[in-house]
Amino acid sequence: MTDTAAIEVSDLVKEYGDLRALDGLDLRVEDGEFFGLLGPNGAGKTTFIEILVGLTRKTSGHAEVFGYDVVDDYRDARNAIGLAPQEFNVDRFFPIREVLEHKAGYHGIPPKEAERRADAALKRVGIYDKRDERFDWLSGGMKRRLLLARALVTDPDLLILDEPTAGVDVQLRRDLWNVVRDLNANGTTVLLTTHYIEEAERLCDRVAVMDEGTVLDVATPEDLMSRGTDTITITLADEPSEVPAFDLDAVLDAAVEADRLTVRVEDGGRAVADVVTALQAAGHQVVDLDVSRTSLEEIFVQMTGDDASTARDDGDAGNGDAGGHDAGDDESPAEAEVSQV
Ligand SMILES: Nc1ncnc2c1ncn2[C@@H]1O[C@H](COP(=O)(O)OP(=O)(O)OP(=O)(O)O)[C@@H](O)[C@H]1O
Repeated sequence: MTDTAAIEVSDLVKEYGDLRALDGLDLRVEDGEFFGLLGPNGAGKTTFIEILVGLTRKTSGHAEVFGYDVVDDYRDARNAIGLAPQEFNVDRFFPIREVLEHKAGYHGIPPKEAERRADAALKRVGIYDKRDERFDWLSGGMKRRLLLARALVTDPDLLILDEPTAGVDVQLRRDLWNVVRDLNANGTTVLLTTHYIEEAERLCDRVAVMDEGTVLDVATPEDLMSRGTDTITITLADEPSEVPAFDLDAVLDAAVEADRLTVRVEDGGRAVADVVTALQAAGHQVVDLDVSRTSLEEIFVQMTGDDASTARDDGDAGNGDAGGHDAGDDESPAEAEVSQV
């Protein structure tokens, strides 16, 4: 890790007419981190990423990638980033191997090396056997793999993944994460936006929770989760007529229904033994017990008041084609005033 941050932004503002998509965003992502960006729909995540890669021009504020200003040192900043965008924006007239070679060439990589890298990237994401096919002929899952391969072909120091697993099946999601985790273990900084909260929980060193164009908080997933309460669910041999009295500081509240007692505590792992001992001392016999932690998703909902955009990582995947449309070529700036991407 160096002193120079992978991403450093301060007071970043983006206005679309009257709408403030980014409202004074401050964020620092360290070199080598696996960093998650969480937030409800419209929080400004994609806008932030588009400013980093030069697809959108900031209204005001400051943004640097590895010390390069994203406007003044645009070319250096852009060359450091590999982006797998949310939208499928791949040139569909060329075999995918050539698409990757063009991308490498655009970033100044000589043809022979570009060929080598295109092959290596296709192998890495597992679609080398499709190298002569066109984008349109790939399945939805293969298209996602290709977006990752294209992001990797320049061997970026910062890999940005904007909802890379939206709508893909569980197996593919795991495959993609193995590739990305491996890259991160070898020093690549990863910025991930995802609506799969458990994905962030499992992968990220730290996450930023964004809402309405600002960062509400930055913390490790564990830190965020420790802010919630845990629930101990206990099945008793008897059916107490009322909640057993607990003389324990750890217990926040408790409720009983038939033979099932639910006890809310701050730290379930620590409190469980005391709770069981107290119950046994009061003459109850514990038949079964379960401790459930507050999920990151619940904390997220508490922070943003929005759960419509989040999904549990429980196999709710579609066919791999969801969420993708052609958004034109990757190298076309979204706004006319931005110089060449
Ligand atoms: N080109 C644009 N013109 C006008 N408004 C825009 C444009 N792009 C984004 N916005 C608005 O800016 C806000 C932030 O959008 P953005 O796409 O950055 O959010 P997001 O956090 O990526 O959302 P999602 O999770 O749905 O992808 C939204 O209110 C959106 O409607």
